[in-house]
Amino acid sequence: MLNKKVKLIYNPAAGDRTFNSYLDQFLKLFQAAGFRVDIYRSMEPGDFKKGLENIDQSYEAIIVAGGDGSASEMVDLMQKEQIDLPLGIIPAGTANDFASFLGMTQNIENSIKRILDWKIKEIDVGRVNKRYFLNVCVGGIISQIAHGTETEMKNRLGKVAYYLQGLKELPNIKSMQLEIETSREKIEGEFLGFFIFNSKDAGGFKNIAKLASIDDGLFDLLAVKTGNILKLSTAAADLFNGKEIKNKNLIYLQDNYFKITLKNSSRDEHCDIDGEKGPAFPLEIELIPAAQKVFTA
Ligand SMILES: Nc1ncnc2c1ncn2[C@@H]1O[C@H](COP(=O)(O)OP(=O)(O)OP(=O)(O)O)[C@@H](O)[C@H]1O
Repeated sequence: MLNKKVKLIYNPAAGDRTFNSYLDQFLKLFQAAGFRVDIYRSMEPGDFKKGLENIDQSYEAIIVAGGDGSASEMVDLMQKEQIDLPLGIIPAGTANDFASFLGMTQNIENSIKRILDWKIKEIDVGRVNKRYFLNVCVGGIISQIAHGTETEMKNRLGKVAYYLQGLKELPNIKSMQLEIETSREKIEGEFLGFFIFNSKDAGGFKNIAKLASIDDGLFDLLAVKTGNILKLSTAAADLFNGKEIKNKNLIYLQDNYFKITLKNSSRDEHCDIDGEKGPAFPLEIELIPAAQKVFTA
């Protein structure tokens, strides 16, 4: 008897747009495990909310198929509407940083099976101004690169597109005068940008924020001060290779609160959250501990 119920919400435009070819497999595996599946196809950007309209306690879980943007939007909605159900993330996007961090492989069938193993973990989520996020909040050059990467190009080339776009943007790096306030200190200076990590992975790179943990009640901030680009690239390469950071222009801090203000600038500067455009400065970034239940491998 199908006496348990799950909701599947999928983004048909994520990644290489092939998730729809796994729908039959999804139904087969979930029905065999005793679940009735209620499916919602997101019709356009911003449509996930409709998929959650009839959610109540009769559901056991919500499963989203899409990339980091889809997972992030779903967490934002679930937090705002106080839907206390576990969220499964099927990596049907391009980078899928967060799903792979949770142990979901790029293989969709395996990820469906991992969710059916029903291993649930409570993780921290971030909130920047009014927007909740899962993985990372980025400001400065790095977000200029992410926003500049055309969707079509990202879909065709995947992660390589980020790097190509990054190379193209290098001569146009605009630094920004920032005040970074934590719960303990205030730093002011000229920065190229910053990352605030909740988990260890971002932008398709593994283990950038080595100390970050998804359930330690802390964010990890990596801020890049304006400096010699060559030295910074070497330091960044070390960082991406998991080596220790030895550059005075790279700042690494852990805290559960950051306020980041753009000084002396009339630029309409936005941050980037989980790979999508986020709120405008000033940014007030808070960590909400153990706020979201997710399926892990
Ligand atoms: N039917 C749809 N058509 C087009 N865009 C959609 C649709 N449904 C949702 N979206 C939008 O797609 C964006 C998210 O894409 P998502 O991040 O999931 O995939 P991706 O960019 O391929 O993967 P990743 O972020 O992992 O690289 C969101 O902005 C969301 O609003």
